[in-house]
Amino acid sequence: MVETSTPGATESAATTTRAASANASEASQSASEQKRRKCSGTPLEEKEVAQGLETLCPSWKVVGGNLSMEKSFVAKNFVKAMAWINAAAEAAEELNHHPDFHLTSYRNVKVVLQTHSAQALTAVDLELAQKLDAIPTEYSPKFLRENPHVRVVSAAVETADEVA
Ligand SMILES: C[C@H](O)[C@H](O)[C@H]1CNC2=NC(N)=NC(=O)C2=N1
Repeated sequence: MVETSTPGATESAATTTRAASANASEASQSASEQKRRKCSGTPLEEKEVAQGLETLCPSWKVVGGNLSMEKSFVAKNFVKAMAWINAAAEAAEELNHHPDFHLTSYRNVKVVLQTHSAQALTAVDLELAQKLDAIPTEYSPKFLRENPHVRVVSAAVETADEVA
């Protein structure tokens, strides 16, 4: 049987493939560009940070002259502390925005946020802080007594869990 191919068919198929792969690489470039832009956001003014903090757990405080923010808590035990840190790591990875974690005396957790590429606080720090506040944990009873506000945050999360 004589093979017949329409003249130019292979060329147009190759062009289509090239165009498709160009679009795909453009799409992936813009996605990683978006990620990079998100992480290298514009430094927030002090009043913007203050406004952002109003929507967050009161444990957050700005340190280093508006250049980073941190919150600390005492978990019930080492396993609860590590579980929280690992859940926080998942949230950070999803945003491609990574805090500094400090775990001392087996259950004292401190998380520090800053946008390294901007050497300042940016919107993505506030976004991640909000997600970290939503991660439930069990606190040391003494810490809860001294910081009843965290119960409200965790209670809100528990309620949400109950409803969901
Ligand atoms: C290449 C990668 O997207 C960047 O290095 C991300 C990774 N995680 C990050 N995390 C934080 N906190 N700040 C950044 O600027 C940052 N940049």
